[in-house]
Amino acid sequence: MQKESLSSKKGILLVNLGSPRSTAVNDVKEYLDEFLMDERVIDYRWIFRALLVQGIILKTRPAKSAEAYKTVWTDEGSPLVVITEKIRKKLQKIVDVPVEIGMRYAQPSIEAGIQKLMDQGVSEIVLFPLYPQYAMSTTETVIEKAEEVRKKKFPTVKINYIQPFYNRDIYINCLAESIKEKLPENFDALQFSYHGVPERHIYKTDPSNTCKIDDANCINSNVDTHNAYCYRHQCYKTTEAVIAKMGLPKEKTIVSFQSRLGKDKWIEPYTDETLETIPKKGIKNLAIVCPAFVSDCLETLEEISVEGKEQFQHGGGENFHYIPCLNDEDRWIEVVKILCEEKLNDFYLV
Ligand SMILES: C=CC1=C(C)c2cc3[nH]c(cc4nc(cc5[nH]c(cc1n2)c(C)c5CCC(=O)O)C(CCC(=O)O)=C4C)c(C)c3C=C
Ligand SMILES: [Fe+2]
Ligand SMILES: [Fe+2]
Repeated sequence: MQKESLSSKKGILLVNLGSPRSTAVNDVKEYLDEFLMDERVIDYRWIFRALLVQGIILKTRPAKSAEAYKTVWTDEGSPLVVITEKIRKKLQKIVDVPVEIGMRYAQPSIEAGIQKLMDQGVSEIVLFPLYPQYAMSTTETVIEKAEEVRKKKFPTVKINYIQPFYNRDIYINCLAESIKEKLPENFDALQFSYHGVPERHIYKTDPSNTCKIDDANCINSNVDTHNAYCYRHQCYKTTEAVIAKMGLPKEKTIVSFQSRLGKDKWIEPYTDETLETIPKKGIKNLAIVCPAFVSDCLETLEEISVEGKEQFQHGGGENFHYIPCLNDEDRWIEVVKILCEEKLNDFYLV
């Protein structure tokens, strides 16, 4: 067994969320259909999900989202896909195994990424879901999809999954340094805006059944099984660790959750409401960062940098400073390399 593992060829698959093929309304519609019909994103029974997504959301949202995508689209394509490819290229230069990318939704798919690795003789894959925090709608759906594809199309391939890394010192140090470098000289507060999820998802994925979405039974919980699966806990812990590293007082920071969809209750406080209200509390100069995303995308470049700025200024804010994601910064590529190498070495332990 040991000998077989040592002689097998290994490779890395970086997985991100994915974007529409183009900004054409039909392409955005096809993308949203695949994304929102995922039972780990809209977790209603199929018939109710189909009624909501295909009967309501897809009637109007594609046109609106297409307009938003047009404002961030580059000559090379969607920022999220372009940046993921840049990460791949830089990583490929410093590791000696093949590296490919795959998107959970749309193209290039996870299947296409695995196929490319197989074409290079790879039979053991380290799959890296590019999400620092665990969520049913991100990490879990990536693993489910990859396992489905593996069983159906590549039954001989072994896949080792990299776990959420929100609490790893190497990541926290990297994020803290990156933020510190980009902070303006004067700011009244640093806001950490994470992608939101419905509250129901938090309860649903808590194996310990102890989360009460509060300080004592969520943020400060010491129940390991809760902490390993609670997105909200992990977001607050990311913030705590980063500000401790930066030496920034808690009073100078804000945590909020963005991008909610539909009528369900999502985890609070909401970013858009926070941006409108904080100027009245004296925060006129704001720096904002989005650590649920490792690469800039529609949700950071449009929703925060453009819409968020408008909301803040509408509320009376003066200076709004968006801090970009880690993207393809060298220090982040080093972290990706270390996390991948840990898992590549795991294959030898089988
Ligand atoms: C980073 C973590 C993410 C979580 C958690 C997440 C949950 C989640 N998202 C939706 C609905 C939408 N999200 C959309 C875009 C989008 N979401 C993430 C990441 C997370 N989503 C990213 C990186 C992006 C950007 C993609 C890009 O192409 O740049 C969209 C599409 C855009 C739009 O129409 O607004 C939707 C819709 C739900 C419902 C959900 C949790 C249940
Ligand atoms: Fe999302
Ligand atoms: Fe929790």
